[in-house]
Amino acid sequence: MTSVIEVKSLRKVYSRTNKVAVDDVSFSVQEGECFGLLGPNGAGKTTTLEILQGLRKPTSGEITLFGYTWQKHETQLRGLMGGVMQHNNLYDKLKVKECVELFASFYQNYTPILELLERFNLLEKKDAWLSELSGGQKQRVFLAMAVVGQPRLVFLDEPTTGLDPTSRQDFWHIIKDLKESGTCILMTTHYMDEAEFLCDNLAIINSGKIIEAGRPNDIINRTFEAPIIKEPRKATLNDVFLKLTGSSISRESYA
Ligand SMILES: Nc1ncnc2c1ncn2[C@@H]1O[C@H](COP(=O)(O)OP(=O)(O)OP(=O)(O)O)[C@@H](O)[C@H]1O
Repeated sequence: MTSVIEVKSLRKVYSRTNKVAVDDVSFSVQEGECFGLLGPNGAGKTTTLEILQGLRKPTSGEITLFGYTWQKHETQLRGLMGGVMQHNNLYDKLKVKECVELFASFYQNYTPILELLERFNLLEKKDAWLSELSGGQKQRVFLAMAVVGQPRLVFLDEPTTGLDPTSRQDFWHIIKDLKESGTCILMTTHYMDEAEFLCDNLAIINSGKIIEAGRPNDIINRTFEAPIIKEPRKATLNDVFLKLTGSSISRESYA
């Protein structure tokens, strides 16, 4: 397998506060993989993601993406990756279709906008202002913006935070489809079930350092030393919610 991302001894110190946000972090992500960065608040996940996206400069360390570096190959890299910084209101003054068109304009090739909106069940909302959408609908618009340019690598920062269980599961299936179409994904999440469901490999960061990394099952087995014997799956609160709200992964649940 070819490495899409190689990170070696990455370090970020925010100069104004002298805060060491990322401390000697190294990992690699392979072609077609979904890689998760997990960790508590303030662990350094977003900082790492922003550096990889070329939005922040590292203090030291080496990063290659598809064998390219930000210093030498910014234009090539912008065309290969997609991602939207989600926790802002920058796009609230645009309509859904305009948001996706804006991002399409950054790429040479892109998926026809209406086709993409239909795939993400946003067609009916195409003329809605972003500020008028629910959290789940907004997240789907952000994902559409991230993937419209058919990038080979997509960055997702806490893509399902704040979504109800149904919308989260809907979102997971969209991400799975994306992965199955060959797109490499680097995501952060606070949800362990999400990481287990979506991520082939992950790194757990604490105070800027990677404290554990590998495949989810290997990490579980290592952490509890003896392999866990799989029992028949018991229902969870999540299942109860889905049953009581009557929502399977249905189209109505998007509306
Ligand atoms: N612009 C900044 N200037 C100074 N310090 C910052 C800046 N951005 C983040 N930090 C600090 O760097 C550390 C890592 O922050 P970061 O946002 O990367 O963590 P995170 O793992 O994404 O957290 P969360 O899960 O809460 O989103 C935190 O201590 C944070 O306060």
